[in-house]
Amino acid sequence: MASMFGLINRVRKRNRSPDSKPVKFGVLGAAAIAPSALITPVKSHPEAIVYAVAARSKDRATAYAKKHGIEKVFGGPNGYQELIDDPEIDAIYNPLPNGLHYEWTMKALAAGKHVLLEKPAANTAEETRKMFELAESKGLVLLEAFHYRFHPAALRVKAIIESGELGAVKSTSTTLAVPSGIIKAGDIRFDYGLGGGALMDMGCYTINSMRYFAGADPTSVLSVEHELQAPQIDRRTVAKFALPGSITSTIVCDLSVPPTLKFIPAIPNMNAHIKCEKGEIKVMNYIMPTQYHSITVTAGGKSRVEKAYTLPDLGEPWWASYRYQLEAFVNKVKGRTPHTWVTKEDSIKNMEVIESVYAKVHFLLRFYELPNIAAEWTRESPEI
Ligand SMILES: NC(=O)C1=CN([C@@H]2O[C@H](COP(=O)(O)OP(=O)(O)OC[C@H]3O[C@@H](n4cnc5c(N)ncnc54)[C@H](OP(=O)(O)O)[C@@H]3O)[C@@H](O)[C@H]2O)C=CC1
Ligand SMILES: O=C1OC[C@@H](O)[C@H](O)[C@H]1O
Repeated sequence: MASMFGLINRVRKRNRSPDSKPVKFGVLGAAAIAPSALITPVKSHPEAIVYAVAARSKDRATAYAKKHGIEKVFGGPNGYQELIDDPEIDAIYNPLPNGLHYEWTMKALAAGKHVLLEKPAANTAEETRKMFELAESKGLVLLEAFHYRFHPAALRVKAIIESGELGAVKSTSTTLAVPSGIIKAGDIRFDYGLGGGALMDMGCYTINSMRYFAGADPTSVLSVEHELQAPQIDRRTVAKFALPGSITSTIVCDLSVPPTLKFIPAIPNMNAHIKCEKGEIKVMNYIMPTQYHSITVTAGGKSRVEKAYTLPDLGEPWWASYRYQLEAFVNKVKGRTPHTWVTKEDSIKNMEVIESVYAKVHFLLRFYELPNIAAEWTRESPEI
């Protein structure tokens, strides 16, 4: 019955006459994430359309377009650029492998398109800075798609922390770890050349949420532990940070948690734990809160459990984090104030922290040329 109401609601919203011309999106690549992150959310947004898709193979693009009801198709070696150059398109969704984010976002911005860019923004902080500078210089919207930040659950956790009810934050722990077998061999996440690795993929969320919940950025990387999937590819990374105000934070990211006793499958862990002076908050599933989440607040020996699926004046209980994110993105493109945002500075800082963790561990070094690896292994934490 609930799903019937949801359907009616979606159809009603779809038919509502838009107050302005819809934002027309073009999607770069027939990516697995695009249906969840954009194609489905657009269906309930009266001011957004997924108009075109490009894939390296035209057949693949055609099949994808047919499956998802997308009007226009581009394919072949120039397909991505042709999509970007299509004058009908207002905004590009970039869910290419991480290592291609920078190149194609720069091309899209150069062509005058707004960009919804998948996380992590790029390979490096420098690339991230350049993308945002270009966007700013052209008056275009660029957003790194940290979708969880747009969902009421994350906003509620932040509000509890900022209310002062629990006092100052003392430590945070943010985890994103999935059982082995979900991410298959050959996946872009295990490919160094495409910007793979646990810290880049899941770790970028754990670092982002650490910074968001702590309300501060790390001053140093205290330690890094890792397990490698392949040379230069971390399957698992655990890092500890010092933050201002004597806050200590731990992040854990794992692309393939082995089964317990070699046969009991691991349980996905998407939890955050924020300890404060006068209490603590445990968040179950801060990343995909639409499916299920709980916010357990403990103070003075008492606990309460909260859930947050809507905002006072925005959203429906079935809205995914991606749908809230789309709402904000479209509002920004339309010159309206979004309910929240992930800023340029936030995205650049997130990449700086990712870089600082890789830089701490010599053989995970990404994009650095080091004259003396042994010295690097023992060097002081880089200043962030
Ligand atoms: N926001 C979220 O919740 C999530 C975000 N992501 C992010 O989205 C991005 C894509 O992830 P995902 O959809 O899982 O990945 P996929 O592998 O499904 O999609 C990547 C797309 O990149 C294109 N591509 C272009 N060049 C290459 C290349 N050399 N090798 C491989 N693919 C190439 C392919 O397009 P083509 O069709 O043209 O061949 C493919 O469709 C990543 O940045 C990831 O971090 C991923 C999952 C969840
Ligand atoms: O963005 C993501 O979120 C969910 C994860 O399972 C996935 O690997 C990652 O790319």
